[in-house]
Amino acid sequence: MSRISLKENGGEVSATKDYTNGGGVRDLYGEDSATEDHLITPWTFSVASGYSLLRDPRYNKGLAFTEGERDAHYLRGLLPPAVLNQELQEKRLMHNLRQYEVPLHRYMAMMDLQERNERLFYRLLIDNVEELLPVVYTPTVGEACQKYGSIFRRPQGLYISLKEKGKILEVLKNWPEKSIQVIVVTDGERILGLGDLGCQGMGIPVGKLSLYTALGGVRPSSCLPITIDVGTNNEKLLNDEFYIGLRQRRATGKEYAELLDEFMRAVKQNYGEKVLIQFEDFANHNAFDLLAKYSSSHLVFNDDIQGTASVVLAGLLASLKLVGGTLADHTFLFLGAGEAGTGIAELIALEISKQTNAPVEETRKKIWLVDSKGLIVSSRLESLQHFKKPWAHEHEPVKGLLDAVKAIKPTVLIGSSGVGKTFTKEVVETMAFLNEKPLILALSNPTSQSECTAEEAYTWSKGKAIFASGSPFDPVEYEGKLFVPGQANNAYIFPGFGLGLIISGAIRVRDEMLLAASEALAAQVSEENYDKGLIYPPFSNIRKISAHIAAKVAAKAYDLGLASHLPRPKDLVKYAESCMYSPGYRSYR
Ligand SMILES: NC(=O)C1=CN([C@@H]2O[C@H](COP(=O)(O)OP(=O)(O)OC[C@H]3O[C@@H](n4cnc5c(N)ncnc54)[C@H](OP(=O)(O)O)[C@@H]3O)[C@@H](O)[C@H]2O)C=CC1
Ligand SMILES: CC(=O)C(=O)O
Ligand SMILES: [Mg+2]
Repeated sequence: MSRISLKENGGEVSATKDYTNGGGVRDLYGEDSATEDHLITPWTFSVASGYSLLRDPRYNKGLAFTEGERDAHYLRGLLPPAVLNQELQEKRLMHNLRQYEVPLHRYMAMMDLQERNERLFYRLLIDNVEELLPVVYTPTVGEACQKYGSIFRRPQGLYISLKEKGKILEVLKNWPEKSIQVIVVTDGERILGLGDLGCQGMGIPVGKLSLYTALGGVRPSSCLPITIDVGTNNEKLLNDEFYIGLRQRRATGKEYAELLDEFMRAVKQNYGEKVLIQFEDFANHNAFDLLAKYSSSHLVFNDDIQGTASVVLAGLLASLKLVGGTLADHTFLFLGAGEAGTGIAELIALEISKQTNAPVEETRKKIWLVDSKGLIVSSRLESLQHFKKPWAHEHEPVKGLLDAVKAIKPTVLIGSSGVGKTFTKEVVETMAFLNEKPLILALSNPTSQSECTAEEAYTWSKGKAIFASGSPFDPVEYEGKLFVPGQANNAYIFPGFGLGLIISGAIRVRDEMLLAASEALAAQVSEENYDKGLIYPPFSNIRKISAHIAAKVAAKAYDLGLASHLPRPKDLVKYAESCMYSPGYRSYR
C-alpha cells in the first residue's frame, strides 16, 4: 500500500512517496489508496483562477469572460469559444426559466444560478423583479421549505443546532466571510402560514437575504442566513427519511433560551455592535420575548412584527387618498392576533397618536382583533397572552369573524391569521355593504393561506374593494374593468430599512424609524398607481423606493442620536443609492 505524505512546495503540492495506485493513475491526493479508516488531508487551492475561478460563484462570469481574461486567468480550454455578455446570458436564462412550468423547478434553477454565478443571479432578480419575486420568495419559497430535504443540493447559510451548544462562536468563524452586516435568522417554527418546518425553514433566511441584496442593494458577502435548529414538532418531518434537521422534538424553556442567548452573544462578539439581526418566522411565544429581551443590547428587528407593521401602515396611509379621511377616522378589524396582527395594530395606534396627540391607550380603541377564540374583549383579559392584552376592549363576547364584522363595522379588514379562505363571501359582502370602498388586506402567506383571493375580493364586493395581499395575485377583470391587486408584503420595507440602519451605522431600532419607513413608502405611490386602485407602488421601482426608505430611516437614526457613521451625509437618498451593490460584472486584471 502506498504511504502518502503531502507537503507544499513552492505553491505546488507534491507527494514525497510513491503516489500511483498500483503503478497506474496518479493518486496525488491519496483518495484511491486511502482505506476508509485511513486519514487523508482535504487539500484545496485558494487562488481564484482557472478551474477554481469558474467554480467560485462570487467571481464566475461563465461565458462572459473576455478573451483577455481567459488568457490571464488560465481559462483557455475550460470554456467553449463563444463570449456572451451579461445581457445575453440574462436573456438566455430568462428564456430557460420560462420553460419550466412547475414553480419549484424555477426555484431550483434560480438557486443553482445563485450558487454558480452570483452576479448573474442578482442581475436577473433585479431586472425581472416582478416575475422572479414569486419564485425566490412567497409563494414558491414556502413549497421549497416544505420539500427542502428532497431538493437539497449544496448547503446555503449557516446551521446552528443544539449540537453546537457551547461552540457557537467557533461555528460563526467557519463562515467564509468575516465582515457581516445583516443576519436573517429563523428557528423554523412558524414558516409563513405553513407552521413548523424545523431546519427546512432555511429557505426563508436565504430568500430574505437575496431580497436584501436585490431590492435593498446590500452586498451579498455581508449577508448571512442562519437557521437555529432546536428540533421540530412536525411529525411528518420527523418521520421523513430525507429530513435534514435534528430528529427530535423542539427544545423549549431554559434549553432554548440558553442556546439563543449564546447565539446572540457570539454574534455580537464576532461581528460587533452594528450587525443587524433580523428575526424571521419564529413562533409568537418566542418572537415577542426575543425582541423585547435583545432590543436594548443588540441591533435587532423582527420582520414579522415590525416590518409587516410598517408595510401595512404605509398601505393605509396611501389608501387615505382613495378612501378619504384621516387614519383616526377609520375602524380596523384584524383576523389573527399574533405577531403580524398585534404588530400592525400597535404601529397604527402609534401613528394615530402621533397625528392627533391622543394617548396611545385611547387610539388603540378603534382597533379590534379576532383570534381563534373570537373577538378579543375585556372579559377574556385574564387568559390572554401578554401581546393581546392591550386590545381587550369593552364589548360583549363575539365568536366568529362575520359576527365581529357586523358588530364592529370596520372600514378596514386585515387578515393575519395564517389560515386561508377565512374571508368568506358573507364577510366580504358585509364589508361592501358597510363601506363605499372597503379596504381588505389578506396578508397571510403563501397563496394557499391567503384569507381570500383577489378575484373573490373584487367579485364579492362588486368591484368596491381596495385589495392587497401578502402573496401576489394576477389582475382581475370584473364587469369589463381591470382591477390590479397590490402586494402588502414586508419585502417593501426590510431591504430599505436595513440599508438605512447600515448606512447610518445605527446601533438600535426604534418605532420612530418604522413610522419613517411607512411614510417614505407611502410617499412613493404615484397618481398613476392610485388611478389603478393601488396602494403600493410596483416592485419594478423597488431599488429607488428602498433608497428613499433607507434615507428616512437613516435620518431618524441621526435625529435620535443612534447613528455612528459621522458626519451625517448631506443628501441621504443619494448616499443610500451610492452605497447600493450593483450586479454588473467587474473586469479582472
Ligand atoms: N404579508 C406579509 O408581509 C406578512 C404576512 N404574514 C403572514 O401572516 C400570517 C400570520 O403570521 P403571524 O402573525 O406571525 O402568526 P401568529 O401565529 O403569531 O398569529 C396567528 C394568529 O391567527 C390566529 N388564528 C389562527 N387561526 C385562526 C382562525 N381560524 N380564526 C381566527 N384566528 C385564527 C391565532 O389565534 P390564537 O392566538 O388564538 O392561536 C393568532 O392570533 C402568516 O400566514 C404569515 O405568513 C406574516 C408576516 C408578514
Ligand atoms: C412575509 C413574511 O415575512 C411572512 O409571511 O412571514
Ligand atoms: Mg416572515
